Amino acid sequence: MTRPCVQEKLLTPAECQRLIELFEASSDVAAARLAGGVKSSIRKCHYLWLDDTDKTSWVFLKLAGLVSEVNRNWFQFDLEDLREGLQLIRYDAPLDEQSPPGRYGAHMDIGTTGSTTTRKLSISVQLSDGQAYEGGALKVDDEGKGWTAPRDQGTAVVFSSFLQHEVCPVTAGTRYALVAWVHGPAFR
Ligand SMILES: O=C(O)CCC(=O)C(=O)O
Ligand SMILES: [Fe+2]
Repeated sequence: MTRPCVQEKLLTPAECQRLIELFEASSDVAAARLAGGVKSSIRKCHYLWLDDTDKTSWVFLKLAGLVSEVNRNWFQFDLEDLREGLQLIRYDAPLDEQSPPGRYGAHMDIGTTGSTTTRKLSISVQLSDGQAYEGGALKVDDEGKGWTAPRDQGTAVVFSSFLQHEVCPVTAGTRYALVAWVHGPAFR
């Protein structure tokens, strides 16, 4: 089964807020304008890598539980671990007419270099309240049709890393997401 899978309420609103606060309190947030991947695409966002530490182990545990459940019931892929850590992302609406909106153009998460080559499952958790922003939909290719992820805060979507997907331009407010990739031996 390679269609996207939805897990509602993976995180509580308080847990989402905790991650947003961690992001805002960090001095390691980086700005992205371009990303690689199989197709290089426009990526306008700010992101922060999270390692598994005393402060973050709770969210790694939640994701590990999610992965084992959806993989048993849905994907049945040969998987190993979350290897790269987790990423918190913030997409902002444009500040003025000249500035570009936060977005991530159509791409696949499996790449040809470095750690992206072994990505098998992609996870995205909506950290923002769906009313807190406009635009910003996560769309995943599902057998040639566009599938739009639910916007509910705390909802996780899991999809094969070889599916093309995009984050539409954010036209108002701010969207935060938590993303992670599960790695494993090459598809064969
Ligand atoms: O923001 C999201 O929900 C997905 C981000 C994404 O596709 C990525 O970081 O590869
Ligand atoms: Fe992606």
